Amino acid sequence: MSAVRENGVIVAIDGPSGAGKSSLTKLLARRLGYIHIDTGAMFRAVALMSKRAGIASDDDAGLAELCRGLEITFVRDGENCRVLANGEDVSREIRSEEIGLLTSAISARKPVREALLIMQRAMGAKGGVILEGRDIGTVVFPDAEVKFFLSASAEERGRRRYLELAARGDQATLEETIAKVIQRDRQDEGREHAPLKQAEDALPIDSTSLSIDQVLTVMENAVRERLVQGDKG
Ligand SMILES: Nc1ncnc2c1ncn2[C@@H]1O[C@H](COP(=O)(O)OP(=O)(O)OP(=O)(O)O)[C@@H](O)[C@H]1O
Ligand SMILES: Nc1ccn([C@H]2C[C@H](O)[C@@H](COP(=O)(O)O)O2)c(=O)n1
Repeated sequence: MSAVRENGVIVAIDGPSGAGKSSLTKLLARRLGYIHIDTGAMFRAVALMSKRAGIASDDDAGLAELCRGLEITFVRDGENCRVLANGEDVSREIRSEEIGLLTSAISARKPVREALLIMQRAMGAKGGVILEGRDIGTVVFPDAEVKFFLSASAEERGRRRYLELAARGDQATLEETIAKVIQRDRQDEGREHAPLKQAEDALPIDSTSLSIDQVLTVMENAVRERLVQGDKG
């Protein structure tokens, strides 16, 4: 097994919507002193900018042009990470339900995936990073040293999301929220380019009846084990 990269290993965390990728990536990155790259936020930034520019979600030429002129960066803000699109902080705006739906359509387009693939590889190449998304272990970094596929039942993911929305004062019902989770799964798994799927060499983790802390322990142990192997490689 080869030695690790300049700044450490690359950790890929893929899985369906609401599985806990962002929560776990944030905690694991803090434990390891690694950089957290939320690739979903990058697709969301493209969706937001396309909406502002009036580019239709199936206008591949327009989307390609948009991506050519778009710089996406992450900046640390205490415990959190802010997303900048051409220098503008869009962290809050990209989290709306409307942008979420648009992102699902935009992220299926080839020119968008190609442009973000280049950015994501440049961000992660030196290692010491955790990238979360749908295609990190299969397409972005198929050679990542550690890969997780984090899932949970659609009902449990819907329930978790529902509690999160209710805490924010959102009026959505549990049934609606579960239905949206299932719809997002279908779109992400069924698209032609880089669909959501488990990499063959990923460690699957079903968090349906595991706490966040339990999942974190499994992940941290797996990465530390790999780091020890890498030092000997
Ligand atoms: N193991 C767990 N037990 C209980 N709640 C959890 C667990 N994992 C995640 N959660 C909660 O589920 C919700 C969704 O988690 P999170 O946003 O991390 O998922 P995600 O996979 O990043 O979703 P998306 O891909 O849609 O952004 C959050 O409220 C989080 O606190
Ligand atoms: N590597 C990725 C990351 C995200 N997407 C798509 C799939 C989602 O519908 C959308 C938003 O992601 P989220 O912020 O909810 O994780 O972006 C993708 O296709 N590939």
